[in-house]
Amino acid sequence: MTLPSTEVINTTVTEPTKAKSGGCGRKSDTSHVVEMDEKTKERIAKHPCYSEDAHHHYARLHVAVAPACNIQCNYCNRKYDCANESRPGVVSELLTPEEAAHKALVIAGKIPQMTVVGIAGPGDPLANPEKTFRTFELIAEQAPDIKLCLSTNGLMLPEYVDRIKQLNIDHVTITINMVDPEIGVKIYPWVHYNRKRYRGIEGVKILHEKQMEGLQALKEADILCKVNSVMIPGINDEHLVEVNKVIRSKGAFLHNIMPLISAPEHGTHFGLTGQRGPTPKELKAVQDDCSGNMKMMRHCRQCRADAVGLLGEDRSQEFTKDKILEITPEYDLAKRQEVHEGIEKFQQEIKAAKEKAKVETRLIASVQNSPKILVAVATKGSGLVNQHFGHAKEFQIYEVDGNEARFVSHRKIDHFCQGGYGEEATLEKIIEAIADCKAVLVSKIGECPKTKLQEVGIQTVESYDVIEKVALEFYQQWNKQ
Ligand SMILES: C[S@@+](CC[C@H](N)C(=O)[O-])C[C@H]1O[C@@H](n2cnc3c(N)ncnc32)[C@H](O)[C@@H]1O
Ligand code: SF4
Ligand code: SF4
Repeated sequence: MTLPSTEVINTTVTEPTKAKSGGCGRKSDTSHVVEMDEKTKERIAKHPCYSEDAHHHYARLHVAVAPACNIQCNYCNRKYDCANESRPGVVSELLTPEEAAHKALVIAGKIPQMTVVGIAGPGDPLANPEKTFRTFELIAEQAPDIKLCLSTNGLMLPEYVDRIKQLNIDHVTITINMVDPEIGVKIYPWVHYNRKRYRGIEGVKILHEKQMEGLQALKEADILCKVNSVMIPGINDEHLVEVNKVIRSKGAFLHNIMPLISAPEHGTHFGLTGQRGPTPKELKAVQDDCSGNMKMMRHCRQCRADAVGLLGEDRSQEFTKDKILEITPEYDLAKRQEVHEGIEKFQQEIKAAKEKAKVETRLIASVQNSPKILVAVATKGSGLVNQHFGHAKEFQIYEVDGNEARFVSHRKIDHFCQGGYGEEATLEKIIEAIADCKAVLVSKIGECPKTKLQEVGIQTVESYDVIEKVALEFYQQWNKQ
């Protein structure tokens, strides 16, 4: 695999107003440079959620085998399904452990860059322990190179850490939204534990205790733990720094602060009571405040419980139960390894291109106090600017200065290409979504959107190359203006 050569970089120069400071964060994030030993690097190298770099190249599969839950969160309703919507807890059809293992083998053959099978619902994997562990056993027996992963509210974690270790499940996520039960009562109306339902603070105290025990036990068992926290403005937004401190002290590997999704039609308590989610700016500010020397996950796509593919792409409808059960799996370990070697080689090439671009930018731009700017990137994956503006369903947002270009978030948007119908409205929404960006980096863009973007001060860069390289080259030009 060789690096695609750069097409002509066509930068439309408008009259941008240069920001004196980035204004996009209260303190600079150093979480991406957290030191890691070689063994840990290897453990996460092919996990698209645990490694930001891996998420450009490797895919995940969620198998929906766990319908029941043992607590209620005010933001969750597993009854509402929409095939077009990618949202946690959403699933089109449930699978038995045997069907799930079959699906994993089929996908491992068809998408060899799929390296992780996770169970993340639609309920809680550990409220469905037999189905969950049977699924993992079957997959481990037949596809030994696939990483196993689960996501839990933590209530039953202390009981199952030994079994998790035995099955070689190396990645566990716990959702921890609070470390203060007084805050927890605003999020959890009840907890079902040991055949009894506990309402209010009594239940929340049990949940908190079990989450802390579970986190400690994972650390002792040397299982990598990611913590998810749902950011709920006015409820736990200011408290998340405290959550971060506690989980960090207990050895969590990665913190994923994700925005609350709440719409009245989802039928959740928060959706129906008008509780809003955070804006991208509010989310980034809290993520930055929590960064320091802890790794923060910023590339989570809040996937469906039956998601398939690269993060940000959802191919679940290509692999529905009726289609999957008709396919004979073609799991081929040697072929998968060959594909992974190709990806690794490609990653090395990308790394070299990034380093070269960084050095060149530092030579040209004045690194000291160089202002930070945001750029929006259209990408289909592989770490490249390689998508047409009109085909983008989301933009990846990079923060760029004279030193480096760094992924900070993604923004979902409606498709611009709608066959002429509704394009005006959609373009307005896209502009609104990336209004704080100085440029949009795309493989191609039509004249009309290019002009509109130009009018609001967003430049367009047409290229087909490594994202960081294109972003840094744009920065050099922008900094000269
Ligand atoms: C559907 S849950 C399944 C796993 C497990 N039951 C749990 O809660 O961790 C997966 C993740 O989605 C999150 N989630 C569910 N509904 C959400 C919503 N409306 N907004 C944001 N995150 C949500 C959960 O907090 C959890 O981190
Ligand atoms: S623990 Fe997970 S599945 Fe259960 S209600 Fe909360 S988000 Fe939904
Ligand atoms: S929800 Fe987030 S952590 Fe889970 S698979 Fe999707 S991207 Fe990864």
